[in-house]
Amino acid sequence: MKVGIVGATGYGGLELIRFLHNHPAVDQIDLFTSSEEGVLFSSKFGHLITIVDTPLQKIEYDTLEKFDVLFTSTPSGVTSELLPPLIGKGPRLIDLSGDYRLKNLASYEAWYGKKAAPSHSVQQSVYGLTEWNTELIQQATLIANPGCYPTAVLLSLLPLVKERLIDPSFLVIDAKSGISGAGNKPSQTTHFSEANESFLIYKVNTHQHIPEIEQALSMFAHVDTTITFNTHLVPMTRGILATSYAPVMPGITEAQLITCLQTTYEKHPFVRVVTDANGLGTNRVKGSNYCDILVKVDSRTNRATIVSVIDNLVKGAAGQAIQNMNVQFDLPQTTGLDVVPFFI
Ligand SMILES: NC(=O)C1=CN([C@@H]2O[C@H](COP(=O)(O)OP(=O)(O)OC[C@H]3O[C@@H](n4cnc5c(N)ncnc54)[C@H](OP(=O)(O)O)[C@@H]3O)[C@@H](O)[C@H]2O)C=CC1
Ligand SMILES: CC(=O)N[C@@H](CCC(=O)OP(=O)(O)O)C(=O)O
Repeated sequence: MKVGIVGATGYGGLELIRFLHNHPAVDQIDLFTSSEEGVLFSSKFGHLITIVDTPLQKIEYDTLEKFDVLFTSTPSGVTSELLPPLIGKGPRLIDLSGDYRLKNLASYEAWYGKKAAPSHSVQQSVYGLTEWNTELIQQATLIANPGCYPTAVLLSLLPLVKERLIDPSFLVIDAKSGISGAGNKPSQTTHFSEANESFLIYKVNTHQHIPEIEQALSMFAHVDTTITFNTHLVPMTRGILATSYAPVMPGITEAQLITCLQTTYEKHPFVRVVTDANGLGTNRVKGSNYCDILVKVDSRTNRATIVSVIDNLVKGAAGQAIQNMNVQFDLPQTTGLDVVPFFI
């Protein structure tokens, strides 16, 4: 397969390169830039990545059309303009940004503060939550890869909401992310001096992933509800830990919740249901495409605590994007992604 990556020098792009470089079905990887045309990748990243020594190419349609797969790992507001002319022109398009996830254009514009992509393009996009949308992903010309937080949250909540085991009317979600989630451009809150030895809440009740999670609860669990979702910045590079709280439906036990998760994901290699809360942390999945999920019921309050951990750059971005590519080309979903987490 010939693959192109737009946004190759960003964190999502680097992770796409890390995995695609060893992907057995990929024999060419071209890298594209909007600002550093002609720069050799190795000169930008030095000896660290001398194995990838292709020049960064200018983004031009007649070049982009020639790929089997084109990954776009760019800030929101870029692919809404870049991709429409490419839809159906040849390459399978897999977009890591949020530009094609929300079907309601007004909602995208309200939550992202950006102009929405054309309606006909948004309607053609398929939401790339692999374990929940495999059939549509297989045929899709444009995949909207999920956001990092929604990936962790939805994998843990969708089975329990769909089977009506927890009450979706009172979903409270508390999510924590490493700093790489913000991308490779430091800001006032993400640069070392302010992020290190601090634990910050941000976008209180205003995160752009709120409509994405609510849309997916409706799409896959057939529940129309509103959620309380808040995000926090943790002084670590990688990782997302999402903790969700919900009332358990009357008569439902912790064992039933665990069995529901295990049954849902028994054939899905990257989602692991754990039963021991001790040591469930982001280092269990760091650098890998795994999502580890734990559910505990507090018998005093009859509320469930549902914990989900992923690597924001892998299962939350590049890994899930490649998992979707594997589905599209009838490859085992683990192809090129079968790595052991870093742990330390
Ligand atoms: N970081 C994460 O954990 C996750 C990020 N995402 C989403 O994935 C996308 C990429 O994220 P991430 O890699 O972290 O972001 P980065 O900021 O690290 O990288 C963005 C890349 O986009 C390129 N770029 C910037 N502006 C333009 C433009 N106008 N046209 C084309 N390319 C442009 C830049 O490279 P150059 O200047 O060379 O063009 C840069 O390499 C974002 O939409 C993000 O929200 C989704 C899930 C998780
Ligand atoms: C730590 C941090 O800043 N994380 C980013 C996640 C970016 C992302 O995945 O969001 P979209 O793809 O929907 O733009 C955030 O909270 O906005």
